[in-house]
Amino acid sequence: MFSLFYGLWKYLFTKTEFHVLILGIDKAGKTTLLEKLKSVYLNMESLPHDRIVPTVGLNIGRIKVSNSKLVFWDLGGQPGLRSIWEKYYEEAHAIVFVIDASSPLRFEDAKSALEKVLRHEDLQGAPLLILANKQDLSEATSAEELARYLDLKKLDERVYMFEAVSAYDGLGIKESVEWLVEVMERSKRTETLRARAGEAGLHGIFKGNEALHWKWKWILVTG
Ligand SMILES: Nc1nc2c(ncn2[C@@H]2O[C@H](COP(=O)(O)OP(=O)(O)OP(=O)(O)O)[C@@H](O)[C@H]2O)c(=O)[nH]1
Ligand SMILES: [Mg+2]
Repeated sequence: MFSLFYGLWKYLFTKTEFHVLILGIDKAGKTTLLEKLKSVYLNMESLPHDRIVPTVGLNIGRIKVSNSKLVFWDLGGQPGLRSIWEKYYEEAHAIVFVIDASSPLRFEDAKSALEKVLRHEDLQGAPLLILANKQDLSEATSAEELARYLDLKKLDERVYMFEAVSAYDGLGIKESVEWLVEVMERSKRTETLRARAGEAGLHGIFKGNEALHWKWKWILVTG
């Protein structure tokens, strides 16, 4: 009985955990950015830059911003690893797409990778934050110029923003996170994911107790 009420209490009152997927082609600076996020929001030392190796698996970072919990998933961007990205789409509340703004020769690759992401139906309605990274370098392209270059056609109704950042010195990091929290809190996609998680949660609570399941359904229906 205790576990039933604990389960219900958790379902009704636990704060949403937002899942943010960090994507982008290899060497864009995703893992360095994740390290910077952790150092800014958890007050911890980042890994030294030269200790960050190309990502093969998944790096996870959890932070709390005011009343929200954010879980960042950072995946590898090498061509052979990009097919793994879509395994995470269904559960993602938002996408952060990181671009090395100092490497124009790689913009075309970044653009086609991003367009492929945006075409995927599992990401429908997911807010998109495009980061023009490495702004600490003098040759870096500005966020506005990058937006012009990418000239994305598949944005449709999607909520999106371009932001100039540096994963080295932290430029634009707080603005990016604040924007993400704001849009995820009021996005329709969050509502959909919440409803889906709620159904799964209730199903888990009542699993194996058919009588209680129907009783609870009856309470929900009749108020
Ligand atoms: N100057 C500068 N260099 C950066 C910045 N962010 C990342 N780098 C460098 O860019 C290179 C790639 O960084 P990573 O964080 O490993 O890139 P990644 O996108 O995670 O790469 P994959 O894991 O292979 O997909 C490293 O040499 C970093 O030190 C930045 O803001 N400024
Ligand atoms: Mg990485």
